Amino acid sequence: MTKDNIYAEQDIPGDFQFNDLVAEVFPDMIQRSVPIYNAILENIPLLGHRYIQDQTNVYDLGCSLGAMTFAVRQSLPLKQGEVPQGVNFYAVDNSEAMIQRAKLKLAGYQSNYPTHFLLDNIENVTITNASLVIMNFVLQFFKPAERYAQLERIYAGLNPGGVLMLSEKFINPDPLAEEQICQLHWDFKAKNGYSQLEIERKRNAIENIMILDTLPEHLARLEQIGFKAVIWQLGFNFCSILAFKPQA
Ligand SMILES: Nc1ncnc2c1ncn2[C@@H]1O[C@H](C[S@+](CC[C@H]([NH3+])C(=O)[O-])CC(=O)[O-])[C@@H](O)[C@H]1O
Ligand SMILES: O=C(O)C(=O)Cc1ccccc1
Repeated sequence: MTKDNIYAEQDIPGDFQFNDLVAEVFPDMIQRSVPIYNAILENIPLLGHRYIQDQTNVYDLGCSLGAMTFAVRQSLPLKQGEVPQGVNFYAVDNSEAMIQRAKLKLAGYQSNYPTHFLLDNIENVTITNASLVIMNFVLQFFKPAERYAQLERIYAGLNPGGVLMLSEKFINPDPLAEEQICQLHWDFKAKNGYSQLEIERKRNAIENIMILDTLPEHLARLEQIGFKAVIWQLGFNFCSILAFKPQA
């Protein structure tokens, strides 16, 4: 795994971008930056086994290198039997650098399940006949005014009994609590080998493009759309929510 040194030697002016430089170091960057990332990756196979149904689609929206798609897919064994049949995986990202690398990785694996890596904006992808939709740390990059409509579209594309996994960094409504948890998150990054300068530069690069919601805002919006939501992973200012579309 290539080490993330992007902000170590130099500052990169402008907003953070998911370019070649970032794609190259992404697995290291995300693990060292997002406290719950490994817990999600390790436990996501539990969801696949429980929720993926025969003849349905699985979506990974904002898939980056496809880590979540590969983890779910590999957890459904190659042998026929108790495993779901006729499942198609669609993994979408609008970063060419990410999708190129994901496709290379895909070519190295064998699977019963057709898997399609799509270079596109999530907004352009039709979501239909879905049993599982994964959207990990991506909604935070959408304009706040667009978030409701995207989640509504996912709800409409899910089959009854299907589930959305929505993972996000969130902000706390109380400024003092927010300050404390941010400090702790920066300590977490420092513990993982990032210098104060790297932390500061990255913080500046993402501050204009990641407008965060509070946890109550996330839950209320999902419930308003019709989902039944529960938090299944929480660490520092990062959470992962399972949002169920009830049986009709
Ligand atoms: N509108 C959009 N359309 C398509 N892709 C987008 C859009 N906006 C952002 N992206 C893509 O969303 C990804 C966000 S990273 C997701 C990690 C992954 N889910 C993981 O579980 O490993 C999270 C992070 O780095 O904080 C990037 O690859 C963007 O190109
Ligand atoms: O690095 C951070 O502080 C984050 O909040 C998460 C993150 C991880 C990777 C790209 C952009 C943001």
